[in-house]
Amino acid sequence: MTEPMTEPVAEPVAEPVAGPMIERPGAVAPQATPTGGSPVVLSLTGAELRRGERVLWSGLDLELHGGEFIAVLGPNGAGKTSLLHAVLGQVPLSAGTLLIGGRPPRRGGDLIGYIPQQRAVAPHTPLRARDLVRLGVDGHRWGLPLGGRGLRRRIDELLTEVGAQTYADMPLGLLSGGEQQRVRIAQALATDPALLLCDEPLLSLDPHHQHAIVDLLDRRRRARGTAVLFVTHELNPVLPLVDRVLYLAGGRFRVGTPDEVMTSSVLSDLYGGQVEVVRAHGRYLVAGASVPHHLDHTEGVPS
Ligand SMILES: Nc1ncnc2c1ncn2[C@@H]1O[C@H](COP(=O)(O)OP(=O)(O)OP(=O)(O)O)[C@@H](O)[C@H]1O
Repeated sequence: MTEPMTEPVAEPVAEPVAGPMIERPGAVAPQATPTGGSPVVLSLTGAELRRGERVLWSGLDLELHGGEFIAVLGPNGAGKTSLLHAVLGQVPLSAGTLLIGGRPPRRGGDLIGYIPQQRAVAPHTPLRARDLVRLGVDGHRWGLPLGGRGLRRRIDELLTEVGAQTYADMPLGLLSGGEQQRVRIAQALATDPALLLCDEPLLSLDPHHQHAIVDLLDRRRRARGTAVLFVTHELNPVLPLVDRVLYLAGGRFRVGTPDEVMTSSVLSDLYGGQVEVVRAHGRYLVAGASVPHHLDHTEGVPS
């Protein structure tokens, strides 16, 4: 078993409390939290995930509170997407516990909104943007789907929220990557989830729309208490929202505020080689031979 060689920077978290199930977004069942106030939406205790022979991460203790925004960083293959799959109940932990609103994860349901990593859409799919969002609104329900004017209004609201209303009736295959991404975000928000899992949702978006989506997520978490677990290779575009960073690398991890984790010593330790981190003009610049080229928050600094 691979032990994390670096300890989480954050304070040790309390034992997960088996509290009542979250019933509706925005009305998260209250649970005592170490920070007080907002409820614990997601808790991982001693969590380990294996893929085949490989331990992606182990000994992971993490609590995500209502309204909190955690950025998940790390190189390719570190296990960021796998973490989201574990939270979705698609992959079981190999050790430890994972609770959502005090309950084990289960597939389906409307507590979690998921923006998956971008995938190509079949060019001739008849599915329109509004159909995809509709699946988010009533796709998880048993029995007859919702119908009528209320449903149409809800879908229009969601499409408007992400700035996708002008192509609501276009087949998805005809939309650009960025346009498709905005529709996926609308779909993920459809149930007004208590927990939003985002897998590199800003990919393919131009700076204007990146900004609009970051703004939207910020408003959501403030107004509705939505907790956000946000996988990204680029920290800077979301930095104003980030409460804590979970940095996964080489089977190890660090958790803490951006200033605690994004330091030369922490990243050098995680990567096992010299990494320089500079904070300038409200951005983190990371450089070092050990840092893979894809690590886009090296923007502006040659590695
Ligand atoms: N279904 C699976 N079976 C076996 N191994 C898998 C499976 N899915 C993923 N893996 C492996 O788990 C590792 C972590 O994959 P994951 O997609 O979680 O990484 P990531 O950090 O999200 O990477 P990236 O930044 O490239 O998206 C990879 O080595 C991958 O090959």
